[in-house]
Amino acid sequence: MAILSVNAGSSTLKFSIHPLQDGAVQPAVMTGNIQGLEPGGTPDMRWTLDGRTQQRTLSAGSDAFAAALDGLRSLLAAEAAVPDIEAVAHRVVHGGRSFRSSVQVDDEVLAKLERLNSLAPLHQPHNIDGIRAFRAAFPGLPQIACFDTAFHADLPEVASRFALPRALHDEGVRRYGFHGLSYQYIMGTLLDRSPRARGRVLMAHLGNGASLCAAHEGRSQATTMGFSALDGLMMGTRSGTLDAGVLLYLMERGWNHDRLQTLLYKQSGLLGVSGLSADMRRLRADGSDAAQEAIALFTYRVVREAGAMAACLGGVDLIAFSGGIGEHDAALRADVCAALGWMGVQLDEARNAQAVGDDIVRIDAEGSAVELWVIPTDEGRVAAQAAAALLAAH
Ligand SMILES: Nc1ncnc2c1ncn2[C@@H]1O[C@H](COP(=O)(O)OP(=O)(O)O)[C@@H](O)[C@H]1O
Ligand SMILES: CC(=O)OP(=O)(O)O
Ligand SMILES: [Mg+2]
Repeated sequence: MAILSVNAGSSTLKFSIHPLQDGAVQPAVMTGNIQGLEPGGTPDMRWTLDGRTQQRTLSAGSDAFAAALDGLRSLLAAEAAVPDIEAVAHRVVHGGRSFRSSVQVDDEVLAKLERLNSLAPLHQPHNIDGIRAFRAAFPGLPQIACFDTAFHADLPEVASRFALPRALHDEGVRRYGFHGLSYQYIMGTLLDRSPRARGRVLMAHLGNGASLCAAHEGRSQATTMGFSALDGLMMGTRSGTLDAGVLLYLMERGWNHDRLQTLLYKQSGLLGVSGLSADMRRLRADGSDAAQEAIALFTYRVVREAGAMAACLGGVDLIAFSGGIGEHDAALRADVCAALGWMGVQLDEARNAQAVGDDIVRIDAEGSAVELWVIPTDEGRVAAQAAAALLAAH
């Protein structure tokens, strides 16, 4: 038996299949993604099984998502190496106040999740569409929602409160934090490898969305994302932390909600500053001043927030880099580590250059006061683990 993990985004659906052995979730036997799910798009499915990557273009019809699910269903049926699926684990970005841990989805749960759509407009509606579609396509299989917010559910009160009137906090306007499936994976991986992982740990998830998490004794103590996935670091297309006065200024000039939402979620970050691309690889390859400026700002914001996280922890014993940029971009890691030299960080340049996202690599130089790791994250595996634990408990 196995668990199918799903991460449904705006235009892509990532999936992985994790066998269960004596109740324990194993690394994925198959990983894949389907791109081109935006309205009018042509779904394109790529998957890797037994080290071999294959591709299939799916006939779109009117509903790209339905076509994608059909494609996935026939793929699972056709591939003899794929074990039977027992449940589907969905990454859901926002659990709000209602969900502090994973939950089996029914109509009532779906309704509660839908009410959180506006808190994560780039993610939540697609996560929910994904659950609905899988419920219809795989009737009878338990669908389990696994939350990005769950890892931060026990954030200290002071770290979760905004300096706003109490009534708003009580209504749920507070810091939730995200990328929790990734942080849980990174934390678990570190705890298996380093005694320091129990200490003061700074984790950096730097992908399209980016955030930092400060943990102590394996638990989240502070994180840069907040009420929504807009706060904190600069991202591919999101601004990160922004003086709220800018919003008041734009509203005074007539900007409405939808225009502001598009600005903050889709037109800012690396894309907005470079005027070129949200993709770090493209910016690295491009020599223009604007691209350099975007990368410099991204780096600066990581360094600045890392300082804040270090202060919250009272020092740092270990730093872990993850996410597409954190795993692959050795230059970014080198620049961040150089700027954090004041806290005793010393990078081993050669080992840093060797870390390109395929393996767990330790990259600190001998004598560094801080351990440095690159950990390729696996959100799908954590979701599968959460789903397996929930099934076992029932
Ligand atoms: N070799 C690389 N060098 C620099 N950046 C990279 C490299 N590979 C991937 N990235 C960057 O990682 C980012 C995507 O991160 P990822 O975690 O895969 O995204 P998502 O949040 O969609 O899962 C993009 O900015 C991409 O350019
Ligand atoms: C929460 C979030 O930003 O997720 P992603 O990195 O997948 O965009
Ligand atoms: Mg991501």
